[in-house]
Amino acid sequence: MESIHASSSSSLNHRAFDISSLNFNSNSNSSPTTSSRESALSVISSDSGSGSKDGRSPVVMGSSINYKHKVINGPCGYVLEDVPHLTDYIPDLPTYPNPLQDNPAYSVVKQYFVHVDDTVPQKVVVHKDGPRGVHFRRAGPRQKVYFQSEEVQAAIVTCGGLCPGLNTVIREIVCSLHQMYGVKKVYGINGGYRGFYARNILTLTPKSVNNIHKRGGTVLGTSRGGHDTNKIVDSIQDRGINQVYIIGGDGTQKGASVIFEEVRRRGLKVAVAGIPKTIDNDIPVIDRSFGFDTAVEEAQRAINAAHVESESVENGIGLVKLMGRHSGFIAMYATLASRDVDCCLIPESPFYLEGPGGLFEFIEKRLKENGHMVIVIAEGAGQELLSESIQSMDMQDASGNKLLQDVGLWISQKIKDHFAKHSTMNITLKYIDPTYMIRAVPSNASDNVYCTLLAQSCVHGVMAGYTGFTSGLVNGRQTYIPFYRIIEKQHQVVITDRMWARLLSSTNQPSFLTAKDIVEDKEEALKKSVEDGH
Ligand SMILES: Nc1ncnc2c1ncn2[C@@H]1O[C@H](COP(=O)(O)OP(=O)(O)OP(=O)(O)O)[C@@H](O)[C@H]1O
Ligand SMILES: O=P(O)(O)OC[C@H]1O[C@](O)(CO)[C@@H](O)[C@@H]1O
Ligand SMILES: [Mg+2]
Repeated sequence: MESIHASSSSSLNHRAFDISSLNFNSNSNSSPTTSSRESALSVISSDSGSGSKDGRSPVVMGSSINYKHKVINGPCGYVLEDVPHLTDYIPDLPTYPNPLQDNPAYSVVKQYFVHVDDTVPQKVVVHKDGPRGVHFRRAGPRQKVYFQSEEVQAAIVTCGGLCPGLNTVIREIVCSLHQMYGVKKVYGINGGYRGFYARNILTLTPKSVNNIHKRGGTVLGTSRGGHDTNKIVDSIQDRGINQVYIIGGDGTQKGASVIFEEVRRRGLKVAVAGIPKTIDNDIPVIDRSFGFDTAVEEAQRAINAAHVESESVENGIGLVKLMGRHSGFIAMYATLASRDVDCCLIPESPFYLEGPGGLFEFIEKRLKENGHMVIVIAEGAGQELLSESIQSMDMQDASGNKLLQDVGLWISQKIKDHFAKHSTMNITLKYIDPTYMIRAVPSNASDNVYCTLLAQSCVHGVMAGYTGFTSGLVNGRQTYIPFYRIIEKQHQVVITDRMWARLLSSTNQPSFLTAKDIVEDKEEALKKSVEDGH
C-alpha cells in the first residue's frame, strides 16, 4: 500500500489531492437527469435540518427538508424507518445510470436492481391481526446513482477494538468500488478517527488489498478516543472526500452519526455510511455482527483445552474467560456450541456465590457427579460482586468505556478459597484467558461471505446517494438502518428468552433467579420487546 505523507505546512494532507479539480455538482458529459424519489406513502420527520453552510468550499446549498427520523407510514400499521438521502438537503442532484447495467456479471441477473419500494420487516413472527410493523430499506444496487465514477473520492476508517473480518470488509469496499463502479480513488485512514486529522492516509487499490482478508486485525490500524468532529469533517472537506465508510462498534457508529450531522449541516455532498463491527455482538437491530461466528469458533479451542485439563485430574475445574463487556453473546454461543461447559456466567444474568442455589453449591454438586467441570465466564459478568470485594477504581479507556476488573482471576481465587476453607474436596483449577486470541484471528469462511455482503451493500447504498446509515443484516436480508436506531441502545442477551432457556437446559446450571426476579425480568423483557416492535 502506498502511503501519502502529510503536508509539512499542515497536519491536513493538501498534497494528496487536487481539490480544486473536484466538481461536486453535475458533470456536463453525462447527461444527468434529476431523480424523483417520491413515494405515495406519508413521511413524518421528527426534526428539521438547517441546511446551513459554513463558508468552506466546496459547498452545496442546503435546504430545509426534514431529515432526522424519516418515518414513512403505510397501510395496516406499516412503518418504514427510512435512511437519509443526499437529496434531502441538496435538492436537484443529478443522477446517472448505474454502471452495473453494462457489467456482464450483473446484466444477466434478472431483477438485479433493487426496487425502490423494497423493504425488510424487523419482525418476522407475526399474528394474524397484528400491525405490519417496522421495516428497513432493502440494500442493493439501484438503477440510478448519484456519483460518477471519476468524481468519487472514498475514505475507509476502522475504529474501536479488533474483530475478525475487518480486513475482508476493507478489501471488499475497495474492490466493489473499483470493479462495480469504476472508482479509482479509494483511501485508507490510518489509525481510527484521529487519523483523519493527525496521520497520513493510504491509497488503496484492488492489488494492494488483494491478500489482506487472510490476516487478522486491520491493515488501516485502529484506535479508541480522538473523535474531534470538526477536525474530522474539516479534513474530509479539505481532502475532497465525498464517500466515507466507517467500520466500528457502537461508539464508532455514534461518531459516524455526528460526522453525518456535521456534513449535512455544512451542506456537503458527502455520503457517510457505517458498517457495524463488534466482537461482543452488542449492536441492536442486526441479526449478528461480522466476526462473531469466528470468535465463537475460536473460543471452542480454549474451552476444549479447559475440558481436557479438568478431566485429566481429580476434581478439576477449567475456567475460561471470554469477551463480552455488557453482552454475553460470545459466552452463550460458545457454551451452546461446545456442550462441555457446565456453567456459563454472563453480565445479563446476576449470580451469587454462597448459600443454597449459589455457584459454590453447584460446583460441589457437579464435581461429585462428574469429577470435573468447565465454567465459561464473560468479562462483564459479576462486576457488581467484584466491586463489593475489590475497591472499584472507575477507570476508563480513551473512548470513555469503563475498564473492567479481571473477573476470571477474581472468581478463580474465590473458588480456590472456598474449597480450601469450607470443603474436604481438593480441587485443581486452571484458568484460561483467550481474550485477545478470539478477536485477533482472521475471519472464517462464513464471516468472510458475510463481510463481502455487508461491504457490497454499503457501497451500493452510498453510490445510490443514501447517507447516515449503517449497512446491516435483518432477518437474513441486507438492509440500510438509520444511525439513530443503531446507537440508541445496546443489544443484550434477554435471560427470559428462549435462547437462554436453551442454554440453561443444556448445562443444567442454576438460573440464580428467584421467582420474584423471573416475574420482574419477564415484565422488563415484555416492555423491551414492545419498544423494539417485537
Ligand atoms: N458518543 C460518541 N460520539 C462521538 N464519537 C464517539 C462516541 N463514542 C465513541 N466515539 C468514538 O468512536 C471510536 C470507537 O469507540 P469505542 O472505543 O467505544 O469502540 P467501538 O466502536 O464501540 O468498538 P468496540 O467497543 O466493539 O471495540 C473512538 O474513536 C471514540 O472516540
Ligand atoms: O483492550 P481493548 O482493545 O480496549 O479491548 C477490550 C474490549 O474490547 C471488546 O472486545 C469490544 O470490542 C470488549 O469485549 C473488551 O472489553
Ligand atoms: Mg463498543
